[in-house]
Amino acid sequence: MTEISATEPPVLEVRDLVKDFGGLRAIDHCSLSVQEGKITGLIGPNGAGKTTLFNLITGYFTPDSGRVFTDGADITSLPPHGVFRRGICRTFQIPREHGTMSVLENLMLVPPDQLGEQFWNCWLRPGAVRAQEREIRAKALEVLDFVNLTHLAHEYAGRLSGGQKKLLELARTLMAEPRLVLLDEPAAGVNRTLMKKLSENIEYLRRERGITFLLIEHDMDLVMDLCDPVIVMSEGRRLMEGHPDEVRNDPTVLEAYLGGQYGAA
Ligand SMILES: Nc1ncnc2c1ncn2[C@@H]1O[C@H](COP(=O)(O)OP(=O)(O)OP(=O)(O)O)[C@@H](O)[C@H]1O
Repeated sequence: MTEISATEPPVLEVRDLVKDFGGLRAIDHCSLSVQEGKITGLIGPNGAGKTTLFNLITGYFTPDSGRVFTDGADITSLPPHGVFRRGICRTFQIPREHGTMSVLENLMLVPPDQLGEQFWNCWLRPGAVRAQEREIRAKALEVLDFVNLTHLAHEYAGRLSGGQKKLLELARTLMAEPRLVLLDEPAAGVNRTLMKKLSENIEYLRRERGITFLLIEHDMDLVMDLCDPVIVMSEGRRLMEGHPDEVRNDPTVLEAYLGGQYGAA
């Protein structure tokens, strides 16, 4: 992994974001940053604003004020596909697979600007279209192998189990060769075996490919194992950030987040 100089801007910076829904302030002057090559956990009680923050970062929502930067460049006003082209990919809390397409087709759809999308290319440059399709297919098969879904390549995506759909979501982000992946509750509804696999894959991608992750997760075991640092959100703001052990033992976190559910931990 390349050393990051102290002056290099973070791969993601959220600066003083505000988002209201009617009278409800979901994001309240929230500022945080994500450093390259890390797996940063984003935790907090239900309604803390975690998913709203993802939607603001990825262009699905427009903030009322505040800015979002990647590598120092302002991406606040970019639409979702513009953010995607900057190498920021995301998954959703509820997987958004194309249920009536095969698992393989779901992956092959991801790379943008495919020649075959323009009908004249199919007429005028059929060789180039086929060559690109072969390349994308080979890459999709490689990604499927990585997430252990090869045996389901030709299955309808809608027929996968909840855990398999989560792996497919991760696979879809990998087709885009991302720099930063935002994962929204990757472990929700996933059995322990698949969760272990998912967790190993994420760590491998960080280590070997230098992909940076920001992940929202309620499963504390996964967060404590995988993430460093961990950012805690509460009431639309960043409450604290630290090593998993610091976060686990911080009284304000216990009060805001762990209080009810993990008070005795
Ligand atoms: N589209 C929306 N319209 C109105 N209110 C919304 C919308 N999206 C989120 N909210 C509200 O904003 C607040 C933050 O919600 P958000 O889903 O971001 O929290 P969260 O931390 O992701 O919660 P959870 O852990 O339960 O997923 C909540 O009060 C929620 O009801």
